[in-house]
Amino acid sequence: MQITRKVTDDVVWAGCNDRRLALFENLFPIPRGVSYNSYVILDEKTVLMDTVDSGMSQQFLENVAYALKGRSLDYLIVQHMEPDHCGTIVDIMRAYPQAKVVGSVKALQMIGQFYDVSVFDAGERMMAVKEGDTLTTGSHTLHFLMAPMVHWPEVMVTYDEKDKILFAADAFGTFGALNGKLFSDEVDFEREWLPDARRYYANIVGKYGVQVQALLKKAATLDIQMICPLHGPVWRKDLEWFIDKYDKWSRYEPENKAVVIVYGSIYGNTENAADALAARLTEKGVKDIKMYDVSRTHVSELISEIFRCSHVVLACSTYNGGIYPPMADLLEDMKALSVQNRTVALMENGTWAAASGRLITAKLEEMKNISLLDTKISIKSTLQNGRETELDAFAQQIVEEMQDGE
Ligand SMILES: Cc1cc2nc3c(=O)[nH]c(=O)nc-3n(C[C@H](O)[C@H](O)[C@H](O)COP(=O)(O)O)c2cc1C
Repeated sequence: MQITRKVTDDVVWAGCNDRRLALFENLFPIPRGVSYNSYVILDEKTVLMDTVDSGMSQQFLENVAYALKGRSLDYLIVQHMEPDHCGTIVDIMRAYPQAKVVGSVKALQMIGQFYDVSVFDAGERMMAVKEGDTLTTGSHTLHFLMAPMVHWPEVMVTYDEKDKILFAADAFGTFGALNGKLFSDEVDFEREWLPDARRYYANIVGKYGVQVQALLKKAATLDIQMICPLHGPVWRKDLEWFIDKYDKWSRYEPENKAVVIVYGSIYGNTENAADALAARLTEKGVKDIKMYDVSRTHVSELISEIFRCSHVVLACSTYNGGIYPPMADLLEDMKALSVQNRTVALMENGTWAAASGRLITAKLEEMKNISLLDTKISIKSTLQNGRETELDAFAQQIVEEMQDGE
């Protein structure tokens, strides 16, 4: 059975929902699944905006054929060459022998790297476009805007002048399968989707804040009434709200005045100290506090929370003279994803020679604009009764830091 949704009078969603994939990019858990969005434009000429993962080819071909209402396909626009979007290019080119592929020079090169393009007579059927080029299909004129490194080098986005749609490639995408609901205003996005949208952004696009800012500047010159991303809901209402999130994330600005406490604890004593700190912070009026066990929480969740929160507490045991390994992994990821502009407080533990505080400090110094609290809590095995005043002063310093920016 075909599954399509009408986007506008001329545009149809013909993508697929993948609820079987456990790890996106073989890396990120996606318990809510993911959608691969693809859109058919019905005009004098017909257009398909991107394809889907090869695992969904049967459903996809059925959706596209239905959306085309028996017509043939004139253009396949390839905005992004990651296989979750280009996995069905060859099937489409075989099914629609007169279709031409449109993409950036780099995207067209990549098609040949991934697939045997001889099966669809590559040279004749490929059309390279560059920044500012347009394609008129009848009443629609499509403008191509290059968006390199959002989040691959070949990426472009497409603006449809008639329906004022930004086809945004992986920008504005999110994990999560669409359960019949295509538009963000058909779901409670902030409650049900925002955590996964943030996790998607921070972990997949997070490193490329500068490039996202460049794309946002280009987008600001256009009259955009709808955003059609390659994953997750389509935006036709409250676009500014979501664009503002992207703006914040790509400037590495925290979304919330909040404390995220990530603890790495082998036997529970460092966790106990982190818990005691959380209680003090709550007593001092901090409302938004989240605690995560670094050993049990996927690093993508931690990165997402660090993108959200203004203040980060890292509480960590020393392990064989080093940083407890999952905490070391988190720090590597923070650096790789260019985490910036955060205030960090440290709690370290060591039974004979605590080193985690010093080593974590060195890692944080490799990142940009991380302001480290000048005091840290150093624990010998367990936080003993009698250190309440010190813990209280530590909590107070975090609270004052939080009030500073207000
Ligand atoms: C395998 C292993 C290696 C450790 N290495 C060190 C170390 O190099 N230096 C140190 O001071 N403590 C070391 N510890 C002790 C821990 O840092 C920590 O003090 C202890 O586990 C209590 O805290 P926890 O209950 O939060 O794990 C080690 C513990 C384990 C299990």
